[in-house]
Amino acid sequence: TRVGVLISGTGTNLQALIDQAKRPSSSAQIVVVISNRPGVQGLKRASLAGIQTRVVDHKLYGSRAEFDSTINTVLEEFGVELVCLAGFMRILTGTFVKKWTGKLLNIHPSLLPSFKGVNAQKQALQAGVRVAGCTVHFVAEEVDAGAIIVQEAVPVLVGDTEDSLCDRIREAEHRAFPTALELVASGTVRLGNDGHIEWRSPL
Ligand SMILES: Nc1nc2ccc(CNc3ccc(C(=O)NCCCC(=O)O)cc3)cc2c(=O)[nH]1
Ligand SMILES: N[C@@H]1O[C@H](COP(=O)(O)O)[C@@H](O)[C@H]1O
Repeated sequence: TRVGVLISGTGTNLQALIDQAKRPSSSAQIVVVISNRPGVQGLKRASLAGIQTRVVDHKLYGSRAEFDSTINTVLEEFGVELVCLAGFMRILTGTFVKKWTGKLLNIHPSLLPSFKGVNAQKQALQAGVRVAGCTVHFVAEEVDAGAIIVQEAVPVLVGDTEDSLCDRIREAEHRAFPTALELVASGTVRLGNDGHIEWRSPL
């Protein structure tokens, strides 16, 4: 399965996906990495891995629709069949999400539906939860509300700071996202027409 990865920054999740796609058993082949910001470390990670990169700078577009349309064109140019949002921080328009429904995955640093939106880790700390984690989900128009594919829980430890919790969640992300990518890329898991996850039964 030809995969496109959208990033906005460091790309530690991208790196985890790259490492997974390298494995001979992988069903996924990352064919392009697109960043909405120039010069970010994620672009260097892609180049080092021999993956083509493109920058689609959202500041250069008059509307979200034009920005999303350009991203769509790049994805089609590379024959992408599955898109991963890996630290991608722009909200996507309904038109784009509809086009890629069931083929658009995102990693969120909380156990959805708890703590949607930005700074989810901080929300968890402030809520005083003892268990946190991350979620890989299909992207729906409503932000952080799509069908859940994989989750991994981590403990919140006494004395945790936002940074220590972020680090622990990020390690979980680097396991959860590659696992979810393989499940969808291999056809084991798909998004049903009713908007729920469908697991392919053996035989
Ligand atoms: N329609 C749709 N699109 C998304 C785009 C990115 C992400 C990644 N997670 C994200 C979740 C939240 C945000 C956010 O609220 N950022 C501040 C506003 C930035 C902006 O103005 O664009 C960004 C990414 C998830 C979604 C999603 O669930 N649905
Ligand atoms: N989606 C969120 O973006 C952050 C940065 O990810 P990365 O750029 O290091 O992959 C991570 O915390 C991830 O949960």
